[in-house]
Amino acid sequence: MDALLRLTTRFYERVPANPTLAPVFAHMNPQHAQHVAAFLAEVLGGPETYSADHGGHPHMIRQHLNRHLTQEQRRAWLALLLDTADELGMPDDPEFRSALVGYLEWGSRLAVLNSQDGAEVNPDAPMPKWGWGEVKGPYVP
Ligand code: HEM
Repeated sequence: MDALLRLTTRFYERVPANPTLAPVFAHMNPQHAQHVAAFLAEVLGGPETYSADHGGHPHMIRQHLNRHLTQEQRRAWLALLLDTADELGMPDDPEFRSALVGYLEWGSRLAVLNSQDGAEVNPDAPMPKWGWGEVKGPYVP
């Protein structure tokens, strides 16, 4: 959780200098970095705080409704997040990074889909759980 909070905090510090992302997050809730870190931690197998205290997956999906996010914004979001992970020297073992990229690629596409007209929220949607990379541990060739 601490590492993911460092990641999201630094990410949202960098957002205002990014011309594609700055307008998207111009009116962000001050707790946003904390909430996104809690969400990512739970998906990646950490504490289930987001489900317990912040409304779980349906609540997260609702935050994206009617925002009309674009693929350009999604790509900028993903690129800045991965760049920030490198900047902070987060673990770069293939297993962790493939799990991180895999979930972020999936989740950010879901965010775009759920931000378009007509998207509906399933109030019973479970929290997705992301495995630690397809190889499931250090890969020894
Ligand atoms: C894996 C992908 C994503 C995850 C896990 C995620 C997670 C979240 C969460 C947990 C919230 C609610 C924060 C809260 O409860 O206060 C949220 C809100 C939001 N998300 Fe996402 N998000 C993702 C992708 C994206 C993308 C790609 C964009 C735009 C490029 C985006 C834009 C926003 C915006 C604008 C809000 C509302 C911010 C606010 O007013 O506080 N999200 N997101």
